[in-house]
Amino acid sequence: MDKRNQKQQPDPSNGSKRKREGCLDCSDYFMAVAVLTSKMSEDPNTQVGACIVNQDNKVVSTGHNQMPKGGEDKLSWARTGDKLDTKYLYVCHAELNAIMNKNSADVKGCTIYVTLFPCNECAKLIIQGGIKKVVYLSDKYKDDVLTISSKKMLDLAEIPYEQFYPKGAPEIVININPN
Ligand SMILES: Nc1ccn([C@H]2C[C@H](O)[C@@H](COP(=O)(O)O)O2)c(=O)n1
Ligand SMILES: [Zn+2]
Repeated sequence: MDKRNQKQQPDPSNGSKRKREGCLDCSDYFMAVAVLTSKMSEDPNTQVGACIVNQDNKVVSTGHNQMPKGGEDKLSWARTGDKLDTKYLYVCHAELNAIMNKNSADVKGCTIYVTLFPCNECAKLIIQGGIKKVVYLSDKYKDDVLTISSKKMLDLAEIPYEQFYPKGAPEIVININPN
């Protein structure tokens, strides 16, 4: 085609093969998905989100801490009092929900991005499910036996866990206003 008389279109890439400035890094995106997912939690004290990513860097699942089906409006989010009346015996952790929600056959070889270090029960699911890496944001219960035993099991299973640090800006603003 003769291009001599064609109008020059502005080229935003400027011929550059470099990433667009401000382009979201993959791991920042995955942790941001986990954080966004945590916003779905009804727990008034701690909202947890998880995002499971496969070896092709595709999100296969997300989950947040929520009461099991049927108990959503009936079970309490209390932290203290008679143990049977607190949330702890009932709440389904974000990691459990993410593993159960997967849109793939399994989670073998996947990485889980989670906003809080997995507890011992979630560590069991992570290990037995074949997840190969844990990336976490907060370790606020690091001195709790649940976290210590979780790390012990992950170490025995040789599953690395690393704290997340953003590669780009630590704050991502999402505007869902249509105007
Ligand atoms: N890795 C984790 C750890 C905890 N959760 C959930 C369970 C509760 O809803 C909440 C913790 O409550 P808190 O004792 O901080 O009032 O977080 C989870 O989903 N995943
Ligand atoms: Zn857990």
